[in-house]
Amino acid sequence: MTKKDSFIVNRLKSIGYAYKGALLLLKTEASIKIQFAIAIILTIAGFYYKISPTEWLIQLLCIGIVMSIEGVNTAIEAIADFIHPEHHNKIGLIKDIAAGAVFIASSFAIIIGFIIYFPKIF
Ligand SMILES: Nc1ncnc2c1ncn2[C@@H]1O[C@H](COP(=O)(O)OP(=O)(O)OP(=O)(O)O)[C@@H](O)[C@H]1O
Repeated sequence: MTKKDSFIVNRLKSIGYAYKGALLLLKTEASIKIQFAIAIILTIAGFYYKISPTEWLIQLLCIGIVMSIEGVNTAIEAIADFIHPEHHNKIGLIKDIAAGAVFIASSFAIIIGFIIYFPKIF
């Protein structure tokens, strides 16, 4: 096997691990399941209300950002629980900050959702 092949094989393996991680998130994390369900509803709404190509881009970006940050939040929670399973104020603070990041992304996504759909519905 050449060096180039081995690089490509390694990249493909990394994509495989990342795909496995994304599936694991969808199967095990309640928050991601809810966000995925909302993403499906918004996709149906997008077709139903015939949103513009720009609105599609912004909607997809919001879905991607919220679900990605939720995944990072889950990883941070898992690291925190692994390195310090007992109760600790610093662990609480770390988890609160990680959850805060999801809250910020979700809040802006909700505002964007209102801006896109409010004029179409009312
Ligand atoms: N080990 C700990 N020490 C101190 N506070 C903690 C600890 N574990 C959790 N907490 C507090 O409880 C909150 C919720 O923690 P938890 O790990 O249950 O997150 P969650 O958002 O409920 O998780 P999930 O994404 O699984 O629903 C944290 O934000 C933090 O304030």
